[in-house]
Amino acid sequence: MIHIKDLYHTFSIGKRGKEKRVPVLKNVSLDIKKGQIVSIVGKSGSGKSTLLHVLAGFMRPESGSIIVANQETSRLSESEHAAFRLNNFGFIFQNFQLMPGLTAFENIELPLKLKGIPKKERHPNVEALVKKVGLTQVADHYPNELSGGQQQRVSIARALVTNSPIILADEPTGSLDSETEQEILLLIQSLNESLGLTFVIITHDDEVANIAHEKYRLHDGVLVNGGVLHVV
Ligand SMILES: Nc1ncnc2c1ncn2[C@@H]1O[C@H](COP(=O)(O)OP(=O)(O)OP(=O)(O)O)[C@@H](O)[C@H]1O
Repeated sequence: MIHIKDLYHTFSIGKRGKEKRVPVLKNVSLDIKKGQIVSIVGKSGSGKSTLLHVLAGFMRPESGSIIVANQETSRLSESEHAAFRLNNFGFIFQNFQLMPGLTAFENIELPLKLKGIPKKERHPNVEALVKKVGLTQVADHYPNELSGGQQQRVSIARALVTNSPIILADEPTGSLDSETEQEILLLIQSLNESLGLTFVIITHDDEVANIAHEKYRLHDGVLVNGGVLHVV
């Protein structure tokens, strides 16, 4: 489903005229099968967010290729990538990124509105998801009236509502206490099993990373899987 080959990326660091190019992704290669949960664990600064941003098309890599659902995405224009992203990726963030002026229901509904789906089609779809993620009792609450775990459930339902097959999760339990973390991880596993969704989770936490079918580690931009060095 996702084939990443020899991704290489550097950032420019330092004052203008005296910048240094520092490599952040060093020939990263990664294959992700449909329906897998894959985790990429690494310390702060190891390159996890950069890898996720390149995969999602928010940044263009310096070199290397990314094929998602048979489409070479690293060559798409910005507008082509935005359309591709909308149809293929859902996003879950550490800080939920909900719209404060919209209820839980309306936050989940928003991507469908943006896609121009009529209300009659939107509502049954959102209602089913509200039920699936366990928010029926609080669907008309605003984000500041919800617990952290409930807010993350809203954000997960919003990621699923457009039927994107791949969910990219950036520290999905980073703002939650350990009990709520377990609930959210169980929800991710059950959605993976029941809907066959592919999850890519980046985290600094091995406990979170351990729910994955395949666990990778990033060390200073070098990706390692199961002790085997993929890249040197
Ligand atoms: N826009 C940028 N310009 C220059 N350097 C950057 C930029 N973005 C990230 N970096 C550097 O690239 C390296 C990798 O950053 P990245 O955010 O991908 O790491 P991370 O593993 O996600 O870290 P964290 O867990 O703290 O979010 C870091 O050394 C960071 O300082």
